[in-house]
Amino acid sequence: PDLDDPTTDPFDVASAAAEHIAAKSGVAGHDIALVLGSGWGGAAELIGDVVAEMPTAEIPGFLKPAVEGHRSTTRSIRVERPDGSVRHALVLGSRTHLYEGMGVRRVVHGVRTAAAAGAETLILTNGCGSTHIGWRPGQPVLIKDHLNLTARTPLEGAAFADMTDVYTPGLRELARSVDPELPEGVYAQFHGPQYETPAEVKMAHLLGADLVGMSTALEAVAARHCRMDVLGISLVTNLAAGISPEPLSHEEVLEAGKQAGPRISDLLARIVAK
Ligand SMILES: Nc1nc2[nH]c(I)nc2c(=O)[nH]1
Repeated sequence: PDLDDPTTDPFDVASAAAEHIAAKSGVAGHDIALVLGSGWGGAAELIGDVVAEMPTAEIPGFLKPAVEGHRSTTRSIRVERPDGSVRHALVLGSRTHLYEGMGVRRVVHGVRTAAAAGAETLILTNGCGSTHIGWRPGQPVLIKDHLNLTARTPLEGAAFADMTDVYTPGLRELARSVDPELPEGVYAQFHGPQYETPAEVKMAHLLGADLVGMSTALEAVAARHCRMDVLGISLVTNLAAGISPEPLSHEEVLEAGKQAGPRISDLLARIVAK
C-alpha cells in the first residue's frame, strides 16, 4: 500500500510496518518508542541491548534514503529495569521532516508505526534553537507544550483529537525525578528548512515559545491521536536568530550537539529505565 495514494488508509501502512518489525525483530510488541533527533544519536546503545536491527528503508511506508550514505537502521532494544522487569524499546531509525516535502503522512508514519507495534509511550527528541539567551547550546529542555506554526496537521477528516496535556505530565515528572535541574519550555514548530528571521524568533517568543524547531509538534499530535503518552525533550544547539549578535552557523549547531551527546544520552537512558 502506498502512503502517497490518497485512497490508502495510512493506518493500514502503519500496521504493515509494525508486522514487518515484529517479524524481523522477533519481538511481538514494543512498549515504548523513541525518535532520536540531532545530538541524540548516541542514546540507543545506552538504553539497553540491541536485540535486532533492520534497514529502515525496508519497512513498509518508510522512504529510501535520499543519499545512499544515509542508510538508517531501526532497532529493537531490550531494556532491563531496576526491578528486573523487561521492556522492549523501538528506536526509529529515521525522521522525515516536513520541509522535505514528502507530505505530512510520512512525517508521522514512524509514530503511527510505533503505536501499531504496541507502544504506549513515545519519546520525541530534537535539536532546536532557543529564544532565551540563558538557555545555551547543550542545554536539554523538557517540552511542556507546543505551538504548531506549520499550518499543517497529520490528522485527516473529523479527527477532533483533544490536545490538553499532549506532553504527558507524569512523564515530565519522571524525567525531572531523574534530573531535577531540567527546565521546561514551549516548543514552536516552523515549516523550515530555512531558520527563522530575527523578527520570526521575536514573534515566537511573544507568542510564548521558548524553543524553535522544524519537527516534533506534528509527531506529537499524531501520537496523541493514537492515544500514546508523549515525552518531548529538546536539545538547545543554538541561540535562535537575533538572540545573539553572531549569525547562525550549521557547524556550530552540529558541534553543540556532539558536545552534549554523552550527557543527554545518559539522561535519556536513565529516563527509559525508570
Ligand atoms: N527552526 C529551527 N530549527 C532548528 N533546528 C536547530 I538544530 N536549530 C534550529 C533553529 O534555530 N530554528
